[in-house]
Amino acid sequence: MIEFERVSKNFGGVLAVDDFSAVIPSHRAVVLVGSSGCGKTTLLRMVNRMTSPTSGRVLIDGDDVQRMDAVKLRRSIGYVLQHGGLMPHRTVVDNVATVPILNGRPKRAARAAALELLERVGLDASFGNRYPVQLSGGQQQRVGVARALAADPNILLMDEPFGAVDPIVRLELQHELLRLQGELGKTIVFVTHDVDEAFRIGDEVIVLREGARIAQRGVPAELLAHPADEFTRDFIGAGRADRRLSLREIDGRTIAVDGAGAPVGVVEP
Ligand SMILES: Nc1ncnc2c1ncn2[C@@H]1O[C@H](COP(=O)(O)OP(=O)(O)OP(=O)(O)O)[C@@H](O)[C@H]1O
Repeated sequence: MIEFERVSKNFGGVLAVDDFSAVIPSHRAVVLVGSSGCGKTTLLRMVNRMTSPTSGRVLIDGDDVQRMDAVKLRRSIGYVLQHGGLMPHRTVVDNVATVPILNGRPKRAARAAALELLERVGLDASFGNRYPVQLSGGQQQRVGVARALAADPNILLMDEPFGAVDPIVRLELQHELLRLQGELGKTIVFVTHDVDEAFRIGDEVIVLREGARIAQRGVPAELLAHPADEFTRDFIGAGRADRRLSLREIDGRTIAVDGAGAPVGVVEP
C-alpha cells in the first residue's frame, strides 16, 4: 500500500503539488490522469524518491520513504518511462538483467530470467541480443516493462509508458499490461493524460487539476456516470456526444453506436 499524506512540492515558487493525500491499495492499478503540468510526474517520483516532498510524507506499507535507503528503494520499485529509458550500449537482455545483478543475483540466472521475462511481455527471446536502437518503439516499451518487472517489485510506477507509440501499438501494450496485471497483481501507479487509457488500465482513476488537486476519484464507470463537477465532466468528455452510446439492431445483432453514429462494438447476447 502506498500512502500520500498531505504532500506538497514547491519548485522555486511553482506549487507543482498542493496538499495531495491518497491511498493506493496493494495489488490494484490506480491511474493519475490530468492535463500536462498538473503534477502527475512529480507525485510518481515522490514514491521512489526521485523527488522529495517539500512537506508531507509518502509511506510504503507504513514506512516513510524518506527514511529508507534511496538506492535500495529504487531497486525495489519498477519504473517505466515514456521513452523506455533503456541503456543504449547494452543489449536487451542486459538491460533487463541489470537490476537483479546489482541486487546480487548471479549473472547466469539473471540473464536466463530476463529471457523468460521478455517472452512474458510478448517478445521472442531472440530479441535479447539486440540493442535498443534495433527495436521499434513498441518493442522498446515492452523491454521497459520487462526491465521494471525484473527484480519482482511489489510496486510498478508507470509514467506515460505508452505515450510515444502509435494508437494501435498503444492499445496492444495496454492489453498486454492488463493481461500481465491479471497474472501478477502488482501495485501499479500509472500516469497518463489520456482518459481512454486511464479508464482501460485503472481499477481506480484519480482525476487531477493543476497542483495535483484531486477533482475526483473513482472506478471508471462511476466517473463516467457521475462526474462530480464541470471540470471532471469536461476532462473525461462525459458530456461529449461521442461517449453517448446507443444500441441498434442490425441483422439480428445488437451494435453499440456513438453519438455521431459510428459503430463502436457488438453487444454480446
Ligand atoms: N525540476 C523542476 N524544477 C522546476 N519546476 C518543475 C520541476 N519539475 C516539474 N516542475 C513544474 O511542476 C509542475 C508539475 O510538473 P509535472 O512534471 O509533475 O507535471 P505532469 O502532470 O507530469 O506534466 P506532463 O504530463 O507534461 O509530464 C509543472 O509546472 C512543471 O513545470
